[in-house]
Amino acid sequence: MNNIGVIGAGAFGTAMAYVFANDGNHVTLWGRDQTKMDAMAQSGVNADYLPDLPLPNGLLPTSDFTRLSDMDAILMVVPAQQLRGLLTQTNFDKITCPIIFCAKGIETDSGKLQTEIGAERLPNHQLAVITGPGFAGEIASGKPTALTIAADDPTLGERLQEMLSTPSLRLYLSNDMRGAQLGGALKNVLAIACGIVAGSGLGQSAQAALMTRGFAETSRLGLAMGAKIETLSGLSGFGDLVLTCTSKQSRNFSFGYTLGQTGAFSTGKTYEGVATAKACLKLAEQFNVEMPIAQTVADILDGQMDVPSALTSLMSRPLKAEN
Ligand SMILES: NC(=O)C1=CN([C@@H]2O[C@H](COP(=O)(O)OP(=O)(O)OC[C@H]3O[C@@H](n4cnc5c(N)ncnc54)[C@H](O)[C@@H]3O)[C@@H](O)[C@H]2O)C=CC1
Ligand SMILES: O=C(CO)COP(=O)(O)O
Repeated sequence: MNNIGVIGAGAFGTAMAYVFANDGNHVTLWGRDQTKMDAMAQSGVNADYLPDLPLPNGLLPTSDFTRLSDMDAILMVVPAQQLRGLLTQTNFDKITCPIIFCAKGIETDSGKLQTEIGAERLPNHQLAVITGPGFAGEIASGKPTALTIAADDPTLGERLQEMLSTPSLRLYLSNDMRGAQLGGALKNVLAIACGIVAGSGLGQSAQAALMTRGFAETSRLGLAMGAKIETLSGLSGFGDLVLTCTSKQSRNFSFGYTLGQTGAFSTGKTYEGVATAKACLKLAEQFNVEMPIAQTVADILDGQMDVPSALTSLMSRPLKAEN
């Protein structure tokens, strides 16, 4: 039995809290909204995100940050663009355990990954990453899921893998935090692209082409940034790309689908690919890598291109070799 903390009481933070509590751990789920966290503790359910699943025994919802001071590990599960603000405004002095970053996005202004922001703001903490193919609702209800746990320090990685794997959640170990985060962030941009294609009724052949060429784009940037190809083609990269680019359960795919079908930009949910598309362009420029699909998604989101001209532009690029 371990004490596990989760920062961020949205869909994914709550889902991970369920899994660990169901495995017999003591889990403290911290959310910033006191009214909502009190309501969650009283009603025994997260009404906003998982209304049909009662909180398991051993899961304590709280808005009191000091309750996180005696944990064996803490998962950080707030949207990628919110991380820096949270780390800047919150006092982590009493927290000494490893922190595991779970958001799938790249900071727009800086082009930084979550662990890079973490290392800047929390230079004395041990950092790791959990990422890979898994929808919150399925994970919370105990459906079998395999994710990647990545840590630069292999001893830390092994300890966390052992601590956080459960009968329904199988964690595969990696020492490539950079590759794991890049794959998880870039697939959200590609999911928007695939959603647009599906919503526009362009067919599954086009969707398969986008996924494949999108993976080539991810690999180009990843390798230029020092990621390992085994990571990019593993659960955190290729695996999550397959899941997110083919399922309407994905918010990013659904965002693209609505855009392709109606021309409207959905709002109100966490669509990480929207901000990450812009961040990709910064990294593409910095590492001198071609990313035509990310560029097209960013142009559409910026209103610089409509969907039909974006598709024409992608199809009329100069003919080239596949690799
Ligand atoms: N939902 C899913 O199936 C999965 C989501 N993820 C990733 O997890 C991250 C979070 O996603 P979700 O939980 O689904 O999003 P969500 O929109 O359901 O929840 C986000 C939560 O973060 C909180 N939050 C936002 N800004 C905050 C701040 N400054 N301080 C404290 N709390 C703050 C919100 O109040 C909300 O409770 C995203 O990067 C997503 O890509 C990863 C795997 C699966
Ligand atoms: O990352 C996810 C599944 O692995 C969830 O994707 P969405 O954020 O698009 O819903």
